[in-house]
Amino acid sequence: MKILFIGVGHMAGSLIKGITKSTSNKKYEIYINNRESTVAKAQELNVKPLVNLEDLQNEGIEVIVLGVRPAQLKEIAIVLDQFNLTNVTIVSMLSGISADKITEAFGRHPKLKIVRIMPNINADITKSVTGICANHYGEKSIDEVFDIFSNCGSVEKINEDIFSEFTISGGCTPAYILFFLKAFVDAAVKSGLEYQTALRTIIGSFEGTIANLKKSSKTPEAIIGEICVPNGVTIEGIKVFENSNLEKIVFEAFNKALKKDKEH
Ligand SMILES: NC(=O)C1=CN([C@@H]2O[C@H](COP(=O)(O)OP(=O)(O)OC[C@H]3O[C@@H](n4cnc5c(N)ncnc54)[C@H](O)[C@@H]3O)[C@@H](O)[C@H]2O)C=CC1
Ligand SMILES: O=C(O)[C@@H]1CCC=N1
Repeated sequence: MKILFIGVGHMAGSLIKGITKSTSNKKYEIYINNRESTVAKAQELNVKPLVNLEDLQNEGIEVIVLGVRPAQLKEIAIVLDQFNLTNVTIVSMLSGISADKITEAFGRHPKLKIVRIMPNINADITKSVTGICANHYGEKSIDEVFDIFSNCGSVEKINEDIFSEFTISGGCTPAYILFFLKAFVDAAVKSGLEYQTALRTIIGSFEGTIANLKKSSKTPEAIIGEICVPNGVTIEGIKVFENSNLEKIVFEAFNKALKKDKEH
């Protein structure tokens, strides 16, 4: 299957690395087109450059993955709309852009097959959690697109009406988790720990805790209770989180991002 990625920045680059890492059977032939440095990026990722989009038909591209930012959808759609896309599936990773809006941008293709995905930046190490949904015409293609992105981690079929909620939970949380992790590293360094020691220790703590939670049947609250020894030290920090209403802050952050996604 021939797949063309248009717009190869952080996210598409991560997905391509995940796919090429996992599919040793060469099931997919991957092409890329980027606004700049298409050939150099293709070499770096070990895929094929498609410098002129006019060649997409001659090359027999079956799936086009849009990896540009949402603001660039219109300029890409105008270019692609010139070609016959009847047998092509358009896959969009653009946050906040509904399948209907994508169809609208491609004015000449009212029956465009559209599959939306929402991956995260961990795709290159095959640890993305990717949401997927399709419009009516894209329903027949959803399973093949599901298979492509299964090479980057787990994939979940999600109704489009809750795609924004999935976006914040799966797409944005890596940044929020790292923000939290960094705050701990900064606190440890300010208290006197050497930076590399602090980073290694806190990453190790995150890794171990997540692995423990995944294999255990206990809830996060139950494990917190086991760590907080009565009259011990951990509870003092928990009290600060509770008194500062950390849960409310997280809720607000989630909903602010959600609102922005729904506003597109
Ligand atoms: N960064 C992330 O963690 C995630 C991003 N996404 C989505 O992925 C998309 C891309 O995000 P990033 O990779 O972070 O952005 P980015 O800015 O790193 O990459 C965008 C790429 O598109 C290229 N580009 C722009 N206009 C173009 C055009 N007309 N033709 C060809 N290439 C063009 C740019 O040169 C750049 O390499 C966004 O729509 C975003 O919503 C989705 C999930 C997670
Ligand atoms: O910040 C963004 O808009 C993208 C979507 C999900 C993660 N990054």
